Formats: sequence, structure tokens, C-alpha cells
Amino acid sequence: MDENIVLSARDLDLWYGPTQALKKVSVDIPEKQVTALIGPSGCGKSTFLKTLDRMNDLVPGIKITGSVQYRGMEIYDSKVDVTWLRKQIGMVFQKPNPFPMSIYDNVAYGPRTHGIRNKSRLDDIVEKSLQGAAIWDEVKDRLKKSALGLSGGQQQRLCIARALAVEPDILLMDEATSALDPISTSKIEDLISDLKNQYTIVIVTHNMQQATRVSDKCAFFLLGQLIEFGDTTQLFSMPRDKRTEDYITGRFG
Ligand SMILES: Nc1ncnc2c1ncn2[C@@H]1O[C@H](COP(=O)(O)OP(=O)(O)OP(=O)(O)O)[C@@H](O)[C@H]1O
Repeated sequence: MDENIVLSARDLDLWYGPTQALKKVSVDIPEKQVTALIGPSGCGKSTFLKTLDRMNDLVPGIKITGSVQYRGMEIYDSKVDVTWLRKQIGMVFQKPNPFPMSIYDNVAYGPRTHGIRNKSRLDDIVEKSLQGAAIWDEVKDRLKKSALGLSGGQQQRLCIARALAVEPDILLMDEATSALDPISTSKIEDLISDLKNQYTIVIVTHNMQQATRVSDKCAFFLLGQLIEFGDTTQLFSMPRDKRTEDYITGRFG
């Protein structure tokens, strides 16, 4: 299958002060597929994910070298507008973090920030985003109610709707289901599988079953290094590296 690469890291090194958290990571993320980042705690999965939309920029003492290109553009170039970059590359976090405002205002927040004021246009965006995040039917009669009254799983789908509302190209998800019950997790996994028709998705997960269920490509990290990257089915059935095999068979981690 021909793959269009949308994000490409080359020889990426990252230090938090004296601690090196990423070591010469090179990986190509294909368009409209789900790529899962897996590996034991502390191996650098979240750090790598955050480098993809420059979420680490403000961490004191951080140093990043190497290259990350988004559709051919060097994202660490000083000319890049980080607000624009984060509109293209949205992030959903581990804990649902709705703003303390209505469901409607949560979703309209991003588009308003980007200058959209027209009420009927905002109404359309809110409905489309909530539908895209498979939560419209559950909230359409309570759009003016506080988002904080939703269940954890609903809050997380609302956060996905909020991310979709600015029409991103790529969605990054950092353990987006680890705070949720199995039913909510399964809804979000189904949603991820639907969303990849339209978006490129990169997830961090601790859960190897989840990686096999939802991802097309899988990257295995260990101690800041990318050990193996490939098709998820191949990586789990015929890992090329002994360390990948040891991890997926539960010998460590
Ligand atoms: N803000 C920070 N300041 C200093 N060190 C950090 C910071 N964030 C992460 N680290 C360190 O960088 C390394 C990689 O952490 P990271 O959170 O990326 O790993 P992870 O694979 O996502 O782990 P987990 O699965 O436990 O979330 C760890 O040694 C961690 O302690």
C-alpha cells in the first residue's frame, strides 16, 4: 500500500536537563492510519508524542536536537507559528479535561479563538464535532449544561469533539482511555477506528491489547530508543528484535 508520510522524525534527541529521554529516534507516521507508541513506563512514549506538536517547549532545561517534519515543514524552525501547528495537530490527554463551561462552549472554544463568531456556523461546527466524537445523541438536549456533569467517558469524547472542532489534520492521544471504564474505553476505541478515515492518529497506550485492536502501525520504545517500528500485525506476530519479543510476551515491563 502506498503511504503518504505526514510526520517524520529524524535522529531526534531530547534531554530534560542531564537526563536523556529520547535517543536518535527516527520514525515516519503514515497518513490516515493509527500509529501506537508502546513500551514500558518511562521509556519516552509521552515525551515523543509531545515533541510532535511542541508541547514540551516550555519545560525548563529541555534540549531537543534532530528533526521533526510535518508535511515537509521543519516544526522546530523558529519561523513556525506554534498556535497554527497545534491547530493542525491536536492533542487529547490521559485525564479528560473539559473546561468548566457548557458542553457547547467547550466545543466552540477553539473555533471562537480562531475568529469564528457567526452563531449558525458555530452551531454547525459544534454539532458536527460532537457527532464526529460519537457523543451528539447523548448531549444534544443538554448543550447549555456544564461539561463537568458528564461521565468520565463522555467527558473524554467531549475532549475529542473539542479537538475535532478546529479541523485538525492529526490527532495525538496520550493514554486517552487509561482513566476510563471498559465500556467507555471500547467506545473510544471504536471511535478511533472511525476517525482514521479522516484523520491521522497517534496514540500512546500501556495496553497491548488496545494497540493490537486499534493500530495499524506500532512503535516499540525502550529507554528512550525506538527499538522497532512496523505493521502492528507483524510486530506482534513476528517481532524482529528480541527486546520487542520479550516485551510483548510479558517478560518485562
Ligand atoms: N518534565 C520532565 N522533567 C524531567 N524529566 C521528565 C519530564 N517528563 C518526563 N521525564 C523523564 O523522561 C523519561 C521518559 O518519560 P515519559 O513520560 O516520556 O515516558 P513514558 O514512556 O510516557 O512513561 P509512562 O508510560 O510511565 O507515562 C522518564 O525518565 C521521565 O522521568
